[in-house]
Amino acid sequence: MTVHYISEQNSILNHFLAQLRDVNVQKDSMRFRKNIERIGEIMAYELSKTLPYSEVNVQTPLGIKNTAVIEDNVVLCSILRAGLALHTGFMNFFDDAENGFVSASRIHGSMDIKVEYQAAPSFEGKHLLLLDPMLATGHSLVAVFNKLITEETPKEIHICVVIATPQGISFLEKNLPDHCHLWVATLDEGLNGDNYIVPGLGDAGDLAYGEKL
Ligand SMILES: O=P(O)(O)OC[C@H]1O[C@H](OP(=O)(O)OP(=O)(O)O)[C@H](O)[C@@H]1O
Ligand SMILES: O=c1cc[nH]c(=O)[nH]1
Ligand SMILES: [Mg+2]
Repeated sequence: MTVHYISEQNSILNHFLAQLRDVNVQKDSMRFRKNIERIGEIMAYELSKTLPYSEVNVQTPLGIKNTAVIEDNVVLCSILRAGLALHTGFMNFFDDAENGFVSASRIHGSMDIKVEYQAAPSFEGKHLLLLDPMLATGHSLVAVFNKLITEETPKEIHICVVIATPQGISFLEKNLPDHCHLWVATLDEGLNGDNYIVPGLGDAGDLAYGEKL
């Protein structure tokens, strides 16, 4: 797996990350969702540099300009719930992308993940971008990957997360194919006893959409 860290150089990304983490700011759920969305836009821009482009002639009012445009074969697929705001950010930039949604939830007291809902297009020969803001143990992403990728062969697979742990990255490296790309906005220290990322930001789904029963 190739891992791409996108916050090594200081940028406005770090400002958005600071607001996501800050207990005095993150309770503003509209700002929380907006910051995840803005990070999605930044990640989409960075990732777009690695996608294939083709030359087209664009007619302007005054002439013709030969320029490169992105090939239209991107599928954005996010993991519910927390992936939704990240999905919006990616969709703001990849406006012609196809879209998929999958649910994943932790089963209390175990490492098992329940993957129930799935609504996704074909991935065959396409660039699949799998989106989830939090990579904690990595079990949700691997469970979703195994449910989604069965018979089809995407051309490339990019997994995009905002906060990752070393344990989560190792788990993906052991359980996903080598040709996957992992995009990480920032790397944290590790996990606490409840498998939450530390220092992390808390529960991304709850902060974005409210507590669930
Ligand atoms: O790497 P893991 O240890 O599997 O944990 C990460 C998962 O946890 C969060 O979802 P959560 O289960 O909280 O669901 P939610 O988005 O509905 O809150 C997050 O969005 C990931 O999907
Ligand atoms: O730290 C974590 C771990 C899993 N899910 C979250 O939302 N936060
Ligand atoms: Mg949650």
